[in-house]
Amino acid sequence: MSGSACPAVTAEQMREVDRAMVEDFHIELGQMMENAGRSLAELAVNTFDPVRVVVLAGPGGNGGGGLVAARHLANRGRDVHVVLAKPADHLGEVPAHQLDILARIGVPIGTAPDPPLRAAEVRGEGLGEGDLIVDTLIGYSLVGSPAEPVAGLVRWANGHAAPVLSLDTPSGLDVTTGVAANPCVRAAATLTLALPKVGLLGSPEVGRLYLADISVPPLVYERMGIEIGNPFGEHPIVSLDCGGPAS
Ligand SMILES: NC(=O)C1=CN([C@@H]2O[C@H](COP(=O)(O)OP(=O)(O)OC[C@H]3O[C@@H](n4cnc5c(N)ncnc54)[C@H](O)[C@@H]3O)[C@@H](O)[C@H]2O)[C@H](O)CC1
Ligand SMILES: [K+]
Repeated sequence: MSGSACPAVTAEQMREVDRAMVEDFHIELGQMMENAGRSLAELAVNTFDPVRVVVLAGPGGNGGGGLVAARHLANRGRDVHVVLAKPADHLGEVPAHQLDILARIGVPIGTAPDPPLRAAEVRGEGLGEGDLIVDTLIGYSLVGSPAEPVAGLVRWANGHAAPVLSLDTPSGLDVTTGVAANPCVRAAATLTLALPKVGLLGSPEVGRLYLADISVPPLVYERMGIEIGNPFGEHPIVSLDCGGPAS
């Protein structure tokens, strides 16, 4: 499937998909987040095969997906370290549940430094080492340019030698307009969810673009007048560049 062949949506349309999933079809946020995070871990292993992974997690739904991915990566023998953008009591209810599980299974969890990272830390020291950085700081609910402490984490990720895998969008990229804020994550690959977002297509910050199934029933799209075909007929993660299963 090519990016241009697949229908792309705005943040507003994606929010409507989310609303319909929860309110009309009783598919809970935690179920969608589990699908998102599991696919993120799968893509991380298959594409980057990391030994050590740093997961940068924001307080919202995007960060929740990162926390699920951290659990699956730890279960699969990877050395995972989580860095929260905000203290644990700032997390939404569903991401907080994911964090509680991670704490119980002993995954190391840190919080972004306040005041923000110093220059030496931004050059790739200070937050733990990794062969892969998983960026789940901000998703489609970005407003304006990333503020501290998220901005410091974005600069840290961009200054690190390891590749960055972003969930849904590189943090700092507006999924509707395609405008990259300052700072904005420069991803080696991005796994977006359910449908591509218009702002991701052709954006250099995105890297390789993949799409993951979060179990949206076709009726959700039918009611919105969106024709998506059957992108996940063969595999729950597809590459939007080559059309086959993600490898
Ligand atoms: N159907 C789906 O696609 C699903 C997507 N999921 C994931 O959830 C996010 C959207 O989650 P939401 O809670 O609405 O918000 P975010 O995680 O994107 O971010 C909210 C968080 O970020 C803060 N923030 C916003 N702008 C800034 C800024 N400029 N600087 C600093 N911080 C900022 C804001 O205050 C909030 O705290 C979506 O992208 C998917 O990844 C669901 O997991 C499943 C369904
Ligand atoms: K992100």
